[in-house]
Amino acid sequence: MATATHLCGIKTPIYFSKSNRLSQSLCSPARLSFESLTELCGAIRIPAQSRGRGLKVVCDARKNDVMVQTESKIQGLEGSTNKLSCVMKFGGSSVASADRMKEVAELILSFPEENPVIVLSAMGKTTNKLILAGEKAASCVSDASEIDELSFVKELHHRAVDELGLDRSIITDHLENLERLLNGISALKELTPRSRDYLVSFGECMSTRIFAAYLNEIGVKARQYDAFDIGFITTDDFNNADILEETYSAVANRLYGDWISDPAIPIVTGFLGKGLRTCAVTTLGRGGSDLTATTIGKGLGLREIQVWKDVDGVLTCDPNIYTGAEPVPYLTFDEAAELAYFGAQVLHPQSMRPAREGDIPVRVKNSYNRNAPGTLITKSRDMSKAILTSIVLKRNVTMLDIVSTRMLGQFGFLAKVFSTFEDLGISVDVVATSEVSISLTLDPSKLWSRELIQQELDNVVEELEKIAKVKLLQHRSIISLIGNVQRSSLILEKVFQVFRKNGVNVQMISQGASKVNISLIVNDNESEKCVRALHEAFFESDLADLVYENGRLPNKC
Ligand SMILES: Nc1ncnc2c1ncn2[C@@H]1O[C@H](COP(=O)(O)OP(=O)(O)O)[C@@H](O)[C@H]1O
Ligand SMILES: N[C@@H](CC(=O)OP(=O)(O)O)C(=O)O
Repeated sequence: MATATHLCGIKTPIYFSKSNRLSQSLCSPARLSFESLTELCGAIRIPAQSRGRGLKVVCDARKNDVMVQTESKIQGLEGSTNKLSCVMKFGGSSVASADRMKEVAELILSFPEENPVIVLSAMGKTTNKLILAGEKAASCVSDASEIDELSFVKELHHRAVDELGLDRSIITDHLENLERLLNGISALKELTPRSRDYLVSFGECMSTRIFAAYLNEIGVKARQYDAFDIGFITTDDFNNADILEETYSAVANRLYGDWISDPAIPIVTGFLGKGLRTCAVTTLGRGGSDLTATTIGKGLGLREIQVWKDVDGVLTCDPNIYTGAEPVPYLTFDEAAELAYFGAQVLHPQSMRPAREGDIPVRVKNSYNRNAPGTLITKSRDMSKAILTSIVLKRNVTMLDIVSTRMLGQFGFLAKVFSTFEDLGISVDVVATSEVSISLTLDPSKLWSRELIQQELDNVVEELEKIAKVKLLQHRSIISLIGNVQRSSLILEKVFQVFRKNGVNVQMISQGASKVNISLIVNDNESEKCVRALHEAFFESDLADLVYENGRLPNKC
């Protein structure tokens, strides 16, 4: 036993089969012959009935422990019927470097009982760098090789490949095509939404190739997939495409088909799809890999969807605004969706939809602190004692006060206002109405470019001024209180106490029909102060005892 533990070093499975020879190293999962096993690890007691069959040995140096499983337990990887069990999505922060990729590989292998589908985002800040590179190419740069962001992306990926001991050829074609694309953009001096999607897709295409190659290198069979090649069919809304229904069965057929004929851990690009009509690469909106993960979870009917981030789960507020933010142990799909929609960067706004439809639990975990329990998101939870779950801030929001100048009646007036937004393709976030007036906030999050927002605003005002007086109020923030709206009196009583104490006036208030959200509009320059004060009042005072009555999540993954 000591021999095997010593040889393996970390908790990681080693696969044995009758015929394979001893592989290069025992520091990682390896396939060994039965003879080699007995020779090397003489101290391991191998069950007599296992002799001559495939064996899997899991060694845990920290526990000085070895576990032997026979072939029937490892059918999934040894060519038979074990089902894919869960999806594990790792965001850019989790795979930002070679070291991080090694840790993620170790993390995946520390769940030897799982047969996961892995979804990866681009390494670190690659997506931002690629967008900047595209914008530079479309402006003044004449030769892509002069673009710093391209050099950064090349350097980052080459370093990762070198440090993981892989061959640079696995990403050579992609880096060459990327440079060619940037030169094309530079020649045209135009970066369209379609070319931007193709441009950023290089990030996920490279991170997944590197990670799959690394797993194969350490003896864990993995297979890389580009989502746009395996059935992720989307609308043709470049930069913010929606997944279409046919995706679920197409992806399930492809991943299960391959798994059954030749089992290997699937490593899938997050964020990407293929437009139904154009057949061009599309993206699912910033942070869209979460949606890739939940789509796979629903399509394959998996047991659980895990999204691994750099925080201990969904927190009581954005930790960049208040460092005292605490993990939220349980959420419902509705709460999580509302929280994401109203600006919590931690989850993609559409990502809860497939999970809710498939009723598949989503666990938000920290890849830097894997023992933290994280947040478990399910269809329902005990709300009887819940008050407030999380505070979300959406900054730089535009608010419109629209007062009817014609006697259209409330129905006609509202219909006209909303048809204007529909015609212009603009989403509305928060709404409050009276007989002849309406106040609402516009949702800028779908747009990647600031100029477009101004142009669209001008169009909105021009259209609405045909039927109403319009006041455009910019630099506002929406503070969304996600919680139990059944207890809104208690929540609002506290909110107004806090606001009065801080001299802040609420400019609009709306209680969402979802029953989990109250939204308040304040000036941008007062909003962070409000979030901190509200956090203190709800989570760090006597009320906190009530807020936390639901208890903590047990430390279990
Ligand atoms: N309520 C919140 N809970 C947790 N994280 C939040 C919240 N609001 C904002 N964040 C930010 O979201 C980040 C995680 O989301 P994201 O960067 O998309 O993760 P990843 O790239 O790993 O998928 C955190 O680092 C944190 O700064
Ligand atoms: N790389 C894409 C998609 C994504 O989901 O990233 P992350 O998981 O790092 O938020 C983005 O930056 O938007």
